[in-house]
Amino acid sequence: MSVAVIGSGAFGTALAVSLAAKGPVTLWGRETGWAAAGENPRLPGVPLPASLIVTKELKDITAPTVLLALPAQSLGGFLTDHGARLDRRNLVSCAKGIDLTTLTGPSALIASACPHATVAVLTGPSFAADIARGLPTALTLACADAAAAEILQRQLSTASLRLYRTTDVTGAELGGALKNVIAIAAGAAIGAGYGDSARASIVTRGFAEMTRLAVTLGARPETLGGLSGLGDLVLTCTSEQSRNFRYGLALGAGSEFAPGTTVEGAATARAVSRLAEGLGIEMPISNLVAGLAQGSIVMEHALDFLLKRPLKEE
Ligand SMILES: NC(=O)C1=CN([C@@H]2O[C@H](COP(=O)(O)OP(=O)(O)OC[C@H]3O[C@@H](n4cnc5c(N)ncnc54)[C@H](O)[C@@H]3O)[C@@H](O)[C@H]2O)C=CC1
Ligand SMILES: O=C(CO)COP(=O)(O)O
Repeated sequence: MSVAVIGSGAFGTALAVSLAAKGPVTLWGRETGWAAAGENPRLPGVPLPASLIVTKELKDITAPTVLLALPAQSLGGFLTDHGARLDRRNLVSCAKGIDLTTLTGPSALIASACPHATVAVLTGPSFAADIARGLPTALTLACADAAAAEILQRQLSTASLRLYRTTDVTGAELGGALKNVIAIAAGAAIGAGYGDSARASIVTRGFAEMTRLAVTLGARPETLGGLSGLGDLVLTCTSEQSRNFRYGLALGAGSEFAPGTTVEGAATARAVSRLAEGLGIEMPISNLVAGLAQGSIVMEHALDFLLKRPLKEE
């Protein structure tokens, strides 16, 4: 069974390169001029294999399994325009965020635009550059249909990419979205010079609030403790390869951050704040990140925002 990837950014290209080792892969992007050079500038140093076809024509996307690797805030618009063309296939969401318009994850956007598709989520700790270079990586493949999950697990695993499967789509998807928000907070703590102990508190209390929201929305708590939650949280809060962490570093240090960089946690923090307010759930770190990202809270007041909260049981 052949595979296609929609979205020729760093992650879509990395997945396409990795899967092309097993057979032909078609990669769709809205700009493909770079392909003639044999390398995507978003993934420098990674040659495109011969079994990878790059196209900007959606009619070329005929594979029964399609990975959607667009940023979460772009996915809804893309599906409104093109969802009908993708229906009745296996559609695997690779985006890590919560849509600000609908306050839902990418899998719900896909299910709504493509009602006859089998919807799955591919998530977990993985930098695009690592996957593309064939470094060993373990991810979670989530699909509510257990039989389809097994088929997709086999289809999308490679010699270096080991997929675990689960039927908990909500838990897997929310873990990947929420960890980006906490990674911004962890980066801000380091950028402001608060130190590694402060970062460890943010990771731990951040994991608690991730779990609180996800379980309220129907996730299984053990999913949050797996690759898609804790695994990705640890990676993203400790590595400067992470754009969310680097954005946090810049916020904390009061320095410039490259405009146009995909930082999913900024919009997702705002979505989380709105969701949590509606559900009556406390999400202090996510609220702080939403405030910092919007400029309604300044870094000088960020510590007070967390430390002056009433003392409570852990
Ligand atoms: N880069 C990484 O290491 C990883 C990224 N992800 C997730 O993958 C998703 C995509 O991230 P990246 O590929 O890294 O971002 P990127 O910034 O490298 O690329 C985004 C791509 O999406 C395209 N795009 C944006 N809006 C579009 C639209 N409306 N229609 C068509 N194309 C559009 C851009 O042209 C660009 O090619 C994000 O949700 C991210 O969290 C997940 C795991 C690892
Ligand atoms: O999701 C990722 C790693 O698993 C990539 O993180 P960033 O989007 O912060 O770069």
